[in-house]
Amino acid sequence: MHITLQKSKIAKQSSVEITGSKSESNRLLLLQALYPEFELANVSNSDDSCLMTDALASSSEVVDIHHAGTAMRFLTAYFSIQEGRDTVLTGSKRMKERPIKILAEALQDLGADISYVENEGFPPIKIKGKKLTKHQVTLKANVSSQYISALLLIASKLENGLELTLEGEITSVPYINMTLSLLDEIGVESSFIGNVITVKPNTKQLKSKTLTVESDWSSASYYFSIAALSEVGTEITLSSYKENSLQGDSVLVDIYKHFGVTTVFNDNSVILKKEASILSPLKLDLKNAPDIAQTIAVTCFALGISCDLIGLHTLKIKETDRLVALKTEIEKLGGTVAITDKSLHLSASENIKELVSIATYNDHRMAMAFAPLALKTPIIIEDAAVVSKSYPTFWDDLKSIGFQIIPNQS
Ligand SMILES: O=C(O)C1=C[C@@H](OP(=O)(O)O)[C@@H](O)[C@H](O)C1
Ligand SMILES: C=C(OP(=O)(O)O)C(=O)O
Repeated sequence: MHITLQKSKIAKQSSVEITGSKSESNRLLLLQALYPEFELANVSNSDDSCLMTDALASSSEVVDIHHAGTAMRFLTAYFSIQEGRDTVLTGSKRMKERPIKILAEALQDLGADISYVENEGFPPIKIKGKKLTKHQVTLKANVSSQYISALLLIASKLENGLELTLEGEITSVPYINMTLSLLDEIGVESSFIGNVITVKPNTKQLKSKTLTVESDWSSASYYFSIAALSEVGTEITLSSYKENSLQGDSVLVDIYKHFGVTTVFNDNSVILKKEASILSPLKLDLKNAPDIAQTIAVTCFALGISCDLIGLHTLKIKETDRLVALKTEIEKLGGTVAITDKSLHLSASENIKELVSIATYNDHRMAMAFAPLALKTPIIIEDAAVVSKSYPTFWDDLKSIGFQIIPNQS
């Protein structure tokens, strides 16, 4: 269903509770399947985490993870070590275009039995679960960190652990560190020195405990954007967050200072405050925080400032080609965008066209990134339900802080 966001103004003070991080949840769900001694709290209610939970509980031969990239990559590793079990791992039409070869080859090098059902290098894949006996492998690290995290998550269950050598420039590093930190929290030892990651094997039962997932910082990004576009003095409180986050997207706190948004940590919440600021062009390398690129590009467009975003090489293989999608939709609104395979340049512009219908390309972040524009002009968001991939209550939460949202008739 398409929705219209009327020109809206949010309350001077508001608060929103955001569901647990999708990235942390998907890691911890897999670790819990390997180590049932853990309890989890504040697990994400996103479609992707529900799909991950269901896939881990399923005993059927075909497991369909729809659009969930991390689930696809993590489960490829997980099913590879389920001895005696055959699984076909498949997904949506887009998932069948998202490459898996680098991970599949690394697992094959470790001894896994993985074959392609349709196109070489892409899902669906057939996995014959078996004991993996090798422990040293080298992998290209500049395409997706999800391949690396997938291997690290199963590493402690390999008889000799894992020694992973990373080749090329390492992308999305905070996600790798998140995986290692979570391993550390459950008691699995690892090291990351230079381009080599080592994980020790573990055969013993780990100390049982409850692991609480911090709320999702990528979801928080839309409120940073809303704060940036709001009147001076506006405050938005988000929970539950901590100052020392495992999530790289918490870099939002620094980035949004540029737009006059200051962040105060208070118990388990963050308060975003819009302060007076002088706007200037923005230059950023987002190789460590690719999921907030869309939010930032739209904030700059709404504020009429130019930006140069680099380090965007992973955006082409996400839910859609996010570089092309951003250019197409911002230009519909009257902006000017130039893209390469790894960067985006937005020119400064003054006017935003009214009631433009934004296509979302099965990409939750397209819908959520463009929504804050309703603070400037009425806008239509197509296939609005797409947000459930990471943030099912997004539209209800926007309504609760003052957005006026009406479903379209068709
Ligand atoms: O490990 C993770 O949880 C993720 C890693 C990132 O992917 P890439 O490493 O492919 O950039 C990120 O974009 C994705 O949303 C979640
Ligand atoms: C890229 C994303 O997810 P995934 O790769 O897990 O589909 C995302 O949530 O922005």
